[in-house]
Amino acid sequence: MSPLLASHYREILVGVGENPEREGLLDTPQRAAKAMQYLCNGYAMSLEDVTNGALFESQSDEMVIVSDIELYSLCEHHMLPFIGKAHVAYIPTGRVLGLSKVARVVDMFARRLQIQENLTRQIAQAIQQITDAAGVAVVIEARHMCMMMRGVEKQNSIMTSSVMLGAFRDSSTTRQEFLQLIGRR
Ligand SMILES: Nc1nc2c(ncn2[C@@H]2O[C@H](COP(=O)(O)OP(=O)(O)OP(=O)(O)O)[C@@H](O)[C@H]2O)c(=O)[nH]1
Ligand SMILES: [Zn+2]
Repeated sequence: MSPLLASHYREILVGVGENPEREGLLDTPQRAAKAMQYLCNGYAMSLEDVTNGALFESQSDEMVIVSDIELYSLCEHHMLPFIGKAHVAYIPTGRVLGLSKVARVVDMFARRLQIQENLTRQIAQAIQQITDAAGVAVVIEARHMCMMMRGVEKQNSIMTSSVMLGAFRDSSTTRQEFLQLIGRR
């Protein structure tokens, strides 16, 4: 845990009108710093660490989809959570990625300060880079606390963002098949 970050949280407590000396808040700066470091631990990760070489030779050239990967991120404008699901697909060209690693790649980029569009693109580009796929598709559906708890206070709006690369961009049939399989069509 970073003592510097904890001391900043102590200032935040003062800034919101709290007394950081009251009993319930004595350990809060340390706890909050630890929690925030966890929520931003994606900065310290690299694709090499996260995938750990889990690429396996395979003759399959059929679409692989990992859907409904739960996602917790922080919006870079308000540092409030956005929460949702990611659906990731790719078309292998000789090597497939270990299943859990798809979710680890999602987490690596989600555990940073983000806007949803950039998060979606970073995941797609990383999967492309790792697998050298013939195409990659990523769809993210998320609810933004900065729109729910404050600001316009809309509780039911869901933001959907997508990035289609390669075959998913070039072929509407491939794209439709993906969207159908994740239940979006
Ligand atoms: N496109 C996009 N916008 C986001 C995302 N997360 C938050 N925002 C928006 O970023 C914008 C920041 O707008 P500002 O007017 O600078 O900030 P604000 O006064 O707090 O805005 P309000 O939320 O409208 O009260 C808001 O419209 C947010 O809804 C995201 O992931 N993608
Ligand atoms: Zn926000």
